[in-house]
Amino acid sequence: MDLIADLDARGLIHDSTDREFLSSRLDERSIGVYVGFDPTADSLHVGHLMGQLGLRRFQLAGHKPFPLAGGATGMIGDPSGKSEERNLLTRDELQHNVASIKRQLERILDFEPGPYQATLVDNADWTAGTSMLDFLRDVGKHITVNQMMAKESVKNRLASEVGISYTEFSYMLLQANDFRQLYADHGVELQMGGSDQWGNITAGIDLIRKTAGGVAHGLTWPLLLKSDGTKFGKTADGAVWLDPDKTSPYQFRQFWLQASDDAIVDYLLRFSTRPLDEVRATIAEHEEAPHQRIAQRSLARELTGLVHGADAAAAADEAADVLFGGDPTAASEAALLAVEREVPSSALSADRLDDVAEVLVETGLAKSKGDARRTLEGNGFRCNGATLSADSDLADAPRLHGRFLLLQRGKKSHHLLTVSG
Ligand SMILES: N[C@@H](Cc1ccc(O)cc1)C(=O)O
Repeated sequence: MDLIADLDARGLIHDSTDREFLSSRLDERSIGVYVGFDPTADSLHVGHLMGQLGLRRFQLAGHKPFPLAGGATGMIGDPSGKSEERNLLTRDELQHNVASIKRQLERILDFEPGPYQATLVDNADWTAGTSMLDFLRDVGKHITVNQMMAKESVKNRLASEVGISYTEFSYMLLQANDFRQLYADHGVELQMGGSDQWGNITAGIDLIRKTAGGVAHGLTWPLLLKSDGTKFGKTADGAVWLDPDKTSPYQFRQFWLQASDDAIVDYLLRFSTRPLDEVRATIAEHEEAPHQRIAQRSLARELTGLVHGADAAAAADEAADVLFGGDPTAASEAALLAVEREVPSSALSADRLDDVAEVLVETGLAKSKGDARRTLEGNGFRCNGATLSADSDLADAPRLHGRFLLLQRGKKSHHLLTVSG
């Protein structure tokens, strides 16, 4: 199956320029393809994964990906899909954000020298130094305001009370110029994006045709919505970030693991970069026993591995196992460190372990010593998986990896104690 048919079968095509022509181009030779990412925050989030994975699909199929960091466009803000004018970021914020997202764009794709090597570009490199007059003569002159006003994103804002500033209105020209620049400098022929990018992408295609007489292509994927119509990738705690300091690899894994059965088949098709027949086999297996969450597990493992590395993904799997009833004594040190990030934890010196009820109160697992004793009698506490009794001495409990005791009340409340001395 060719790449375009593969994308189509996964539900990844919303709009595209002539599909057959594009297919034949991709078939003939290796092309350059780009997706742009604006530095609106100091991390990308799961929504951006679609673009990164899109580039990865093209790279795996033998094409050259160009992830673009919007050092210039981030100074303006894309009005596409936004009902209100954005606040401008300060230069300091931008600098910080661009540096952070560049580090993230350097993952997931292969940057090793080779025929399909990925190249990270930043549109500030060709935009920041261009004068207003040159820009208006070289770019603005080729695109009519009539065309710009006909684009969905602009039309929506023109029809609304808030309107659109001249600054945001110009955004499309910057993105069009990026495409032209990448076409000229690197032979990039295809730009991809979410469906809200169609207007910006086609503006670039027009600009390339008018100024270079060249033929370029565009492709968008449908933006993901949750079944309740809300934005994909937002949880009650906010966005699911790719930065492990903002969303831990464990939380990232849990996000996919908790996907509903209605949504997971769609997610697996759209996010997995495994071959389609393998993905379909996983789906078939999943549908036989949805309660086993085979599809969720498979996608969680793949994506956590891609974004955070195989070791962090394995540790997150193990940590989940421990927190959902698995044997903590078998857990690796990395898994317990992952657990430590997710549950309350504290440090205690070994000479303070002998009064078990007191330790339980100090860790917050028991409300009072009376509560601790009563719950101990009802076998309600465990240490490293073994039930505690009122006369247990925690000093005797074997410490995991020389220092950890995983205390637990009932099924859900945990506390990780790091014992010193
Ligand atoms: N406009 C894109 C980002 C982008 C920036 C520059 C480009 O050349 C391409 C894409 C977005 O908001 O998601």
